[in-house]
Amino acid sequence: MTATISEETRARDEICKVGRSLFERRLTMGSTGNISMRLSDGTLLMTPTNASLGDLDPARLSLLDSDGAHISGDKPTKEAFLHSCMYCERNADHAVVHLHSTHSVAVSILADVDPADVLPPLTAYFVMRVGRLPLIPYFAPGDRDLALAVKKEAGTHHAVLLANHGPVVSGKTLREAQYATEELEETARLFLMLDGRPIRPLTPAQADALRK
Ligand SMILES: O=C(CO)COP(=O)(O)O
Ligand SMILES: [Zn+2]
Repeated sequence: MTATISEETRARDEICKVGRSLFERRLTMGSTGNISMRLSDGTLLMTPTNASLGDLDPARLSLLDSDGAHISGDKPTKEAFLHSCMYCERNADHAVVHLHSTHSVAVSILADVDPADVLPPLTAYFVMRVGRLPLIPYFAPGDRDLALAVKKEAGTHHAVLLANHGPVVSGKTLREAQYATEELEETARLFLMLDGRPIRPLTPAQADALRK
């Protein structure tokens, strides 16, 4: 199937609109973060490297084929292979968001978290939108080994946290990936706010009931 022009045009507009919204609410700063969408023909539309999510030009987004080769537009994000690895493991997903959202980054630096599941189930929405959140060991941004470490978790998790870096979240739609990334950031903020106080997260039974 070939992606229709209107599908690609709509996706270009949506990436720019969501990027601006995230940037204006300070969910990523400077030229950090990247967004991609997988179109129905398997091609990947991605934000260019060193672009600000607040100021994207729909005509300059990078288009890659399903093998990750650059077809058109500006040079793609240095995390292009990481986005491809997410899609490779997650057939039903069509969007990936990566941000340097401050509270999520702060949690990714804490020494004493469980790397298999970084945040406790503080709220129902965290469990519903994010679920279990593994910590990916530190690799430099754009490192192939970072993408391969994400690939290992992506089959069973749509949200991961890169150590000393930030979240990567996929969704069936860009809206879904966006909302899950925002839920992760707010939960990270709550977690830091509650530091040092006794907390009462959801019980395993309460959390499991939401996962059904
Ligand atoms: O967040 C980033 C790297 O992890 C930003 O990189 P790009 O500007 O190449 O998208
Ligand atoms: Zn990054």
